[in-house]
Amino acid sequence: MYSFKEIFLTLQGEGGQAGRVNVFARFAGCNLWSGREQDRATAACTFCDTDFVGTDGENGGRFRTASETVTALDAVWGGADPSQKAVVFTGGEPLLQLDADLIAAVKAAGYFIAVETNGTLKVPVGIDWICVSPKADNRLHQTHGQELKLVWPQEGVNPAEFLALNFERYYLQPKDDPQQAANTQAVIDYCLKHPQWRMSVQTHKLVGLK
Ligand SMILES: C[S@@+](CC[C@H](N)C(=O)[O-])C[C@H]1O[C@@H](n2cnc3c(N)ncnc32)[C@H](O)[C@@H]1O
Ligand SMILES: Nc1nc2[nH]cc(C(=O)O)c2c(=O)[nH]1
Ligand code: SF4
Ligand SMILES: [Mg+2]
Repeated sequence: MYSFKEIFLTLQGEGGQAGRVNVFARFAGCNLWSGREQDRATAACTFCDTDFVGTDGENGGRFRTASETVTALDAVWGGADPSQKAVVFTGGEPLLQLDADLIAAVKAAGYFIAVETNGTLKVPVGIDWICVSPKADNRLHQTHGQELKLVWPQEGVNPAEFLALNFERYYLQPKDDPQQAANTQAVIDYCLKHPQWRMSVQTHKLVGLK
């Protein structure tokens, strides 16, 4: 059984695949926050910009099998060129539910598979694009991938400590909160002085995409 908050078609807004059309499959639930506002201040991750509670979003639901899930993804992809099929598994925390069965079925249906994860759980084999976004002092178990995308600034986190890991690219993404303008300036200043880091702007929010 796989539980999704929502499944929708949009352009990837963030990181090294920004601009690419993808089915976004947002799993319900996260291991670092209940999703309830009253728990936010005491959660292991406190700045989440996403509602991942329940299955009541656009095309959300509980799918009994991997094959039912693929049918739902294909319905959202629609009739566009199937050779370009691409899906981002996000959440919530996708690695609580994404398993070998679902990866195999989605791959067999022709998708390029990306995940957005907080890195506290290992990514199963078969993923084409791994984006790890570390959260404060939560221990990272996924230490390699295509990109590490750190939301910045985060109290007590020094970006330099991640450069020893095995990622192809390193991004700082301004934290979207009431101090967003200052956060964006902090990212710009950091990237100007530390060239291994690139800025990731949440472009979907700028142009009114989901
Ligand atoms: C909602 S999370 C879901 C995937 C996974 N749980 C994770 O944290 O990577 C998707 C992406 O949004 C980023 N994100 C969450 N809240 C944000 C915020 N307030 N500002 C900027 N990026 C944020 C996360 O760091 C992650 O890269
Ligand atoms: N357009 C768009 N791009 C995204 N990249 C990562 C997202 C996420 O919430 O995981 C996201 C999202 O929610 N929307
Ligand atoms: S780990 Fe990801 S989904 Fe979970 S609360 Fe943090 S940003 Fe949101
Ligand atoms: Mg998002």
